Amino acid sequence: MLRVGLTGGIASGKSTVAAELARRGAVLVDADALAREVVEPGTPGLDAVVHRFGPEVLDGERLDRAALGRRVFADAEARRDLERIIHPRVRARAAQLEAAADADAVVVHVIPLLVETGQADDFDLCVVVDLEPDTQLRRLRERNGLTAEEARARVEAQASRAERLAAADWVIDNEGSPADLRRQVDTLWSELAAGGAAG
Ligand SMILES: CC(C)(COP(=O)(O)OP(=O)(O)OC[C@H]1O[C@@H](n2cnc3c(N)ncnc32)[C@H](O)[C@@H]1O)[C@@H](O)C(=O)NCCC(=O)NCCS
Ligand SMILES: Nc1ncnc2c1ncn2[C@@H]1O[C@H](COP(=O)(O)OP(=O)(O)OP(=O)(O)O)[C@@H](O)[C@H]1O
Repeated sequence: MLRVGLTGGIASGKSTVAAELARRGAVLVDADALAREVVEPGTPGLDAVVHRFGPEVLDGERLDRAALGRRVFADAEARRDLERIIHPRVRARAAQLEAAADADAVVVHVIPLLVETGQADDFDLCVVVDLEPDTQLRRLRERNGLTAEEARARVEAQASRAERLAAADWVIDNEGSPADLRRQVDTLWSELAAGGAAG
């Protein structure tokens, strides 16, 4: 098994890269998807979130993610409390999924906060999706319909570009077109399929 950690700032293009790797045969373990799964209606994770943040973060029986996002991206202590609830549950599920993969699989863990949570050395290869801050803010605002201030708060809740690049064994530059991105994924996949790049 080859274990790859894939990260990048918010709206850098991680999900796009991950989907391209999956098309080529990688097994994905997506921390954002697991972070949603562990707070599905009726889960102990959702109970813990409501206990900390109150019923105002619920929309019916579901988590109101936009409401919770507004709370935690405006308040670092609230964000840490949420992370303490979500992260251990995500890690447990990720370990289960990895254990179920074939022995010869390329397993790609997509982890937005890989650098922030000190996991860069836990993988055979740490891949960072990189782009200019202006491009990142523009794509984030377009995708999520955020104000400039909201978008900046989300970027500032994360590691800096320099911190992420310092942890990288392999960098994908997502300044260009989607086709350019796919070409870079082809190069990365050739290395992974050959047993992993030097790291
Ligand atoms: C605050 C929440 C409810 C907002 O949900 P929403 O659907 O709007 O966003 P989504 O979950 O798709 O996350 C989008 C992106 O936000 C960034 N982000 C999410 N949580 C955090 C955080 N705690 N710190 C910094 N950036 C974060 C990541 O880049 C992520 O890819 C949600 O992000 C959440 O539960 N966050 C805490 C869990 C966490 O740390 N997740 C990230 C890795 S597991
Ligand atoms: N090369 C590109 N050119 C133009 N738009 C792009 C490119 N790559 C990604 N995007 C767009 O930028 C946005 C962010 O991409 P994506 O969702 O893959 O990022 P992400 O890193 O997974 O985000 P998050 O951290 O929020 O989960 C999306 O709207 C996507 O369609």
